[in-house]
Amino acid sequence: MTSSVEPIGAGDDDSRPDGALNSTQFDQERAEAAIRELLLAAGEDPEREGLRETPARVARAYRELFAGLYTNPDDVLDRTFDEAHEELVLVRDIPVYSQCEHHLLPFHGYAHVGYIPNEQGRVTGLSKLARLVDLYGRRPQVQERLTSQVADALAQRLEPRGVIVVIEAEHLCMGMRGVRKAGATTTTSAVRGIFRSSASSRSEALSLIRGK
Ligand SMILES: Nc1nc2c(ncn2[C@@H]2O[C@H](COP(=O)(O)OP(=O)(O)OP(=O)(O)O)[C@@H](O)[C@H]2O)c(=O)[nH]1
Ligand SMILES: [Zn+2]
Repeated sequence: MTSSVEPIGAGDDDSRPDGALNSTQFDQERAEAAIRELLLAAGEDPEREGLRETPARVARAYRELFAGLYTNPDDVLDRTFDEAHEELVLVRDIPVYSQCEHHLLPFHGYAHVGYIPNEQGRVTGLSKLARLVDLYGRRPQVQERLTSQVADALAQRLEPRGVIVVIEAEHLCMGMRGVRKAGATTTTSAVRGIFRSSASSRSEALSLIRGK
């Protein structure tokens, strides 16, 4: 890949905020009351044995599923180091679980995250790329925003020459209800820096993502 492109990073026209962190913590009590109301709305008896613990259980589950609302991406990418490597770093097939903000139903699949370090060779631990996907996935989301947020977080903190993020996912709101097209998958991509300006860099990364 060529090396004549300036590093990208904070201040880029296409950089977007990470999404404000919630200042409060998850309100377990309120979530429990809401789940109880939902059961009542469905005509269920929240006092019957099988459901008695359900509001508390579901609230705990959502606290976990929305944990990314309370986690700062700076804490994930707190450690970067310089390594003499100016070529592509790509982590493929990172499992991603999130939930669409329209129906609060899961979407899940795989994320592929790659970047080309800047001239200082600023890199981060490979696991941090997966942690970023996890963090942004654990919020009410749309797949497009999830994809961009991962790309922008890396662009801002590593100031790399380029970032590419591809997510392939199946949305249960399209499978188990509504249009009922189980198995349909959605692919989204976000490219920054050299991957946006150079078609050959982009297609090289995309073929590595596809495993060719
Ligand atoms: N662009 C985008 N759309 C999504 C995502 N997750 C769910 N959706 C869509 O959000 C849309 C919400 O559409 P609405 O018409 O408001 O809701 P709805 O009546 O439940 O829609 P149907 O799912 O078509 O029954 C649906 O088309 C979903 O497929 C996502 O990550 N990105
Ligand atoms: Zn949905």
